[in-house]
Amino acid sequence: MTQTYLTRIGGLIRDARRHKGMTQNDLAELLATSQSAVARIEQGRQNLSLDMLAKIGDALDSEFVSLGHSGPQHLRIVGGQRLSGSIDVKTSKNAAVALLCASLLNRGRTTLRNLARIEEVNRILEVLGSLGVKTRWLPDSSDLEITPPARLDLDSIDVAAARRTRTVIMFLGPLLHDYDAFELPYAGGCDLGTRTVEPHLSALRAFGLEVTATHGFYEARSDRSVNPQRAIVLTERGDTVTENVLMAAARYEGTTVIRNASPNYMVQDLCFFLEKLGVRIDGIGTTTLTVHGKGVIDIDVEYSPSEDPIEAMSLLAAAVVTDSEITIRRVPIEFIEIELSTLDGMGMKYRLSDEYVSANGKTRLVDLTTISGPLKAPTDKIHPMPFPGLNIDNLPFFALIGAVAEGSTMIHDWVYENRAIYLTELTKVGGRVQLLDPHRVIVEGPTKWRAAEVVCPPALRPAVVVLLAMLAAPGTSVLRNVYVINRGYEDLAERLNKLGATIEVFRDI
Ligand SMILES: CC(=O)N[C@H]1[C@@H](OP(=O)(O)OP(=O)(O)OC[C@H]2O[C@@H](n3ccc(=O)[nH]c3=O)[C@H](O)[C@@H]2O)O[C@H](CO)[C@@H](O)[C@@H]1O
Ligand SMILES: C=C(OP(=O)(O)O)C(=O)O
Repeated sequence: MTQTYLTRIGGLIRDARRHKGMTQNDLAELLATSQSAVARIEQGRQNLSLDMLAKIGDALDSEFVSLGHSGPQHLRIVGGQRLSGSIDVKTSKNAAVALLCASLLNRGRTTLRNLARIEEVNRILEVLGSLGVKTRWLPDSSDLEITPPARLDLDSIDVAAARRTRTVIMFLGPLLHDYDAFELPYAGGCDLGTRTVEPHLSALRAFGLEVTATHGFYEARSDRSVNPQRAIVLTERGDTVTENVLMAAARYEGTTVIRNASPNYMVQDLCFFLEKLGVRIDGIGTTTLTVHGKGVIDIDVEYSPSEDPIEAMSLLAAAVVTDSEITIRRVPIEFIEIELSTLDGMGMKYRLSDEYVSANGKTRLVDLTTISGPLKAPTDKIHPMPFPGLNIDNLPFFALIGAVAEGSTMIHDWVYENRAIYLTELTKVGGRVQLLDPHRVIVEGPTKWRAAEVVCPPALRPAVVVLLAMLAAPGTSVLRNVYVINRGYEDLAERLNKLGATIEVFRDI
């Protein structure tokens, strides 16, 4: 950070503190630092990490953090270094978004412990705030307290924030219980090509929800006299569609059977949370869920979502591409077993600790230590499947790992229209990636990575894949517009730096 920038930030922090009627000592206490450190910050004499800036923003409840919106965020990466040490996997984006939506089912206060502090969550908090839901991060933690109002102010929905996530579609399930007619903006999110909402709409029809799509909004009408008459059979085994139906079933005072349900990690987390709300669910972790709902849910509850298997895979890929030995702690092993089996076939070596249990009391975790060594391309193509298959979101990491392995790796992303295309971005850093058709790429390895300046592709996992390749590329690379990465990863650059990477976060100001 330049001196002028630090001085400007310091001045803003001082003004915000005074505005709140706080002394430097008061602020120091909230930041767990000293009064003299606060004085240095305010005078622009102290380098500030993004983490510290975020903490100060929280403590002062202040708009000055909107400085962060002054320009897109970029990363400067000095690559070619090995990583070492240990890193904890954080809780998942996908459980976080489901749980935030599910908190709308509860009239009481919901506390979500150790929630991922990522941009996707921030957008949903903006949407919830615009509806009148009170949310606050508890001091010195990533615990979020959520208190809904008696009635949501649906007319005031923050449309801009809602359009930046796909999650808004998951408001349908919770809202249909209490609102006869409402509008939600079209779901957005990563640009992965068209993603259908039809399975959501047809499944929720069983609860009397009719949705028409008009001028950028879903217009929903709910007839609460309509209840599921038979098992709801999902046309695809999707994660968010299963969650939407679970949330509809949670407050239907009868029994709902959901078939072809996704048993994936985020769905399991949602089920465990619903159980805490008093909803009984049989078949958790299978493709048939039987839900015994409750008409009214009014309970103060807390829940700790589980660790993110996709982040675990990302860190594993970071170790492979930099040929490093690191320990990845808190890996939700059940949700990454097929990935590990595939890596076994490629000759990867690693050690696993004994299993222990996540804070949700259910999910099995291990610590995984990577062992460096050569890899060979897999014999067969790598393709994803709904759980328990190789996770759809983990597929892009196999393009990176394939680029390190000796031979040709075929990646078949049958799921998303656009995602395989973004994997060709790896060619900018020296990858030999050939697009066979919109769904298939062939990656030739091993790769001599080279530093480059790249703008993030508009998709989370392919963007992370480019970042990780840059870690391996000797020299200085620049990755521009990393919002898409921050959508799903908390402080990724800082955390990789703790493993020995050299990544600087900077902005255009
Ligand atoms: C917030 C969240 O939890 N997001 C995850 C969720 O999104 P989400 O549940 O929204 O995924 P979608 O419903 O968009 O499904 C992804 C794509 O897979 C296709 N499809 C899916 C299942 C199936 O049995 N057949 C089929 O064809 C869909 O048509 C779609 O094109 O699941 C995706 C697929 O695991 C993940 O990439 C997302 O990270
Ligand atoms: C595609 C993804 O997520 P989302 O459903 O949030 O777009 C992802 O996590 O890679």
